[in-house]
Amino acid sequence: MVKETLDAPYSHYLLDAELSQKVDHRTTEEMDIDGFTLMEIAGSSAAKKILQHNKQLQHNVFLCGKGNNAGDALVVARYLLQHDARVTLVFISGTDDLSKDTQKNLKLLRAFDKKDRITIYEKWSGFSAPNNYNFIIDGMLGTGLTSDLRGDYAKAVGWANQQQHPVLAMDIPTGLHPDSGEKMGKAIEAVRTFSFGGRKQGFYLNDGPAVTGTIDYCDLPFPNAYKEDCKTFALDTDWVSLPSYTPGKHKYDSGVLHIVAGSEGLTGAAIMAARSAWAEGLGAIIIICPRGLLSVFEHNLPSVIKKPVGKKEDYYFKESHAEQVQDILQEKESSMLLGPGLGRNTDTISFVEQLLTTTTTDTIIDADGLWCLSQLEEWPKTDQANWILTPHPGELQKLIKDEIGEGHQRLNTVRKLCQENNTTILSKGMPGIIGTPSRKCYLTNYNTNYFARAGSGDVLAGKVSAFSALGLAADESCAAALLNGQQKLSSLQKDTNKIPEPTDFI
Ligand SMILES: NC(=O)C1=CN([C@@H]2O[C@H](COP(=O)(O)OP(=O)(O)OC[C@H]3O[C@@H](n4cnc5c(N)ncnc54)[C@H](OP(=O)(O)O)[C@@H]3O)[C@@H](O)[C@H]2O)[C@@H](O)CC1
Ligand SMILES: [K+]
Repeated sequence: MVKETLDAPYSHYLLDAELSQKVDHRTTEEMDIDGFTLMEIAGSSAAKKILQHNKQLQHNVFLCGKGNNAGDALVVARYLLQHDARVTLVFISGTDDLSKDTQKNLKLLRAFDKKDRITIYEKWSGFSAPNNYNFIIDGMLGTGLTSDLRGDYAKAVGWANQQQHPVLAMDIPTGLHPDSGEKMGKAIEAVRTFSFGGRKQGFYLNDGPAVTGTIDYCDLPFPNAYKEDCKTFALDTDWVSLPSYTPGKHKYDSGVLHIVAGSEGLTGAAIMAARSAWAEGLGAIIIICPRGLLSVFEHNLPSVIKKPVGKKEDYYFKESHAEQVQDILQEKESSMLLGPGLGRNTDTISFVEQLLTTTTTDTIIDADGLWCLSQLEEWPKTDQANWILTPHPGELQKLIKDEIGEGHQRLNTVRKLCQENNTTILSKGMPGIIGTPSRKCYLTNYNTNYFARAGSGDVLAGKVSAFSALGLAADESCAAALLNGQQKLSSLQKDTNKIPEPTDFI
């Protein structure tokens, strides 16, 4: 079993609709905390955050459905009313069929209105927006969304998105699927989303990042144990500690990385990966290459040790080189990066198969290494070998020999592939996804599209490999590499408007 060490704090658990409902249900049933109380905590914490940032609220428009999501919005309305703001409520499905707690909150809100400051519309068609107002509060639909937006809900969402006024969403922007992050027909484009009792997985997938705006996590008294089934987590620098550089006594005490790479005309990838790994303070990097390419690496990587295999006229790896490579790997405890610029010769595929069949070294497989793997009937993985695969979406598709689709489907694919093959995968794309053998997945929480440039993959593979060689577990190595990129990106964006280049991430 691959060692896993990432341990997300509960605030970073990403819930899907089923788990949200389950946690809610268990809390009300087993803890005897009723739904009305949970609604009060949810709505009041959102209201306090709104008031904290906006002292001068005069008038707000509340778009309400008929479920508990509307109840949250009505609690917010009560707090804003108490601060002398006017309130316009629009009930898209009328008020006859409101959920019990939402009905109660409407009654309570009315009881607070001593100055006739509430206007209520019982259906969408009669609604006319006030002249001046601050926010649109979206309390139409939350985790109860079951299908594409129907009738007036779609109209209300379309209207809200056309207004200049910012939209604040209760729990989830209406229309965004909490699990997949897909727009169900349409979705509210919020500037802020107040997420109750747990952020939702869909915020980070597909359309999610474009419509949730800033996410405000509002805690609810859900016992942590009820969330234990969660398998998706947000990856953040605030809980993953990046390794700090500690020099060893000897070069071979400070992390050794073997890079098995190169074929004629394809040496650049290995050079980028080696430079990227070297920057993390490894004791030694050893490039294993076909002997014909030795001079290229001698010229470009003076600090790196080279161990050529085969004959002078070999410019790509052949099956016959596998034994020699295996002997070199056994000389030092190390991690191995297999793949950059290997090329796609038939003989190289056999080399990769042969090497992987025999090695027990922790192995990071990237680029052409992944392509070779995708050409094999079965993955030649030994039980003792820890693998990290770092595919971009095209490579992932080749590996599973099927379509992978966007974010949510990709997440499901990665989860399944990791479990079935007892391997760790860093799936590149937006978001970056780390999959582990236990089915746990970690999603990046920043714009990874900046990495979609040629050369970035080599830099990332270099980082993952360096952290693995420094002794981090497979999942931690991937997390550290992705967060290392995030840190470099944010310091670059602070200093300049320049579009980041792959070398900026070294
Ligand atoms: N979980 C928690 O811990 C807590 C949850 N809280 C809050 O409760 C929210 C969940 O509430 P919920 O279950 O009442 O569902 P909700 O989203 O309000 O909507 C249900 C209604 O939507 C309708 N509907 C569905 N699809 C539709 C469509 N496509 N187009 C149009 N209509 C559609 C459906 O109608 P039906 O199909 O039944 O006619 C049904 O009546 C949650 O997100 C959070 O805000 C907090 O108060 C405190 C703690
Ligand atoms: K909502």
